[in-house]
Amino acid sequence: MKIALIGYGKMGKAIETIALAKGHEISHRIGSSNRELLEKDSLSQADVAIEFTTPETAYPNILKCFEANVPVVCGSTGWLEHLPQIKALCLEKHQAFLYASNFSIGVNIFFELNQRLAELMANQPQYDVKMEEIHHTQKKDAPSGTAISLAEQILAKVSRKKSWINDQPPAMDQLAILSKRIDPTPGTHTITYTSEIDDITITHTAHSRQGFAAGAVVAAEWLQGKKGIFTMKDVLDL
Ligand SMILES: NC(=O)C1=CN([C@@H]2O[C@H](COP(=O)(O)OP(=O)(O)OC[C@H]3O[C@@H](n4cnc5c(N)ncnc54)[C@H](OP(=O)(O)O)[C@@H]3O)[C@@H](O)[C@H]2O)C=CC1
Ligand SMILES: O=C(O)C1=N[C@H](C(=O)O)C[C@H](O)C1
Repeated sequence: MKIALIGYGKMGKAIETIALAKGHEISHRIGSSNRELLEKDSLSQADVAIEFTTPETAYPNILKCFEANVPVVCGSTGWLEHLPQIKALCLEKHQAFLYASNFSIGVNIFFELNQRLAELMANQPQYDVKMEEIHHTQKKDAPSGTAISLAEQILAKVSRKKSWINDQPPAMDQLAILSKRIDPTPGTHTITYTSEIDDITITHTAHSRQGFAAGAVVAAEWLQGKKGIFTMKDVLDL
């Protein structure tokens, strides 16, 4: 597969190592200084684009992939206000788009655990719930995309929580998300249910970026020949 890496930072480089080891070719390494490679004439040479850039650049980069008719796997976080528009355009233009706030198998299993625990807690009002996420200090967005996914899953099941709030004192009906930035943490997410009697805590700790990168390459392989909107749940058949 010819892979266009849109974003050649920490994640772009980790993805390159895994893709090359699996026999793929890197056709493009695109950063902020060579954005002309996003134009249709160049980008259309790739079989798939893997986009890990910034909250500000993800949306225009995905549009460039649609214009070039190239399937796109997107891992950038912090841009989800544009997701409904991207989904509509993807369907209208018959493109292929796969987004995940977290590509690691472990976090995707953790998502399933989080939903089950939230279901069990739905009728146990004696438990309050809060979340903590820890990442490296270069991270631009807070809370993390993964924390937002986890929070949305809890809000969908635990009706006594109506919204999430980041790094501020929560009201009774708000799910508190505390964001910490400590180097070199690749990504740690903890959910704690607390009652007067006991606590239940679940934690996912990434040891490196390898799981995110390997998952993005598997997603790009899986997306070949498909049209439509997908997530990592589709890839892993969870
Ligand atoms: N979904 C997941 O599993 C994961 C998601 N992420 C997310 O991925 C994103 C990238 O993370 P990370 O690699 O650590 O960040 P880095 O800061 O290390 O890399 C970002 C890259 O984006 C490039 N870039 C910036 N602006 C543009 C642009 N306009 N067009 C093309 N490239 C651009 C930068 O290039 P230059 O240096 O030339 O400016 C840089 O190489 C973040 O949003 C992060 O939250 C991270 C890990 C896992
Ligand atoms: O920026 C990161 O590093 C990470 N970002 C993703 C997120 O925002 O959830 C995934 C992972 O936690 C690492």
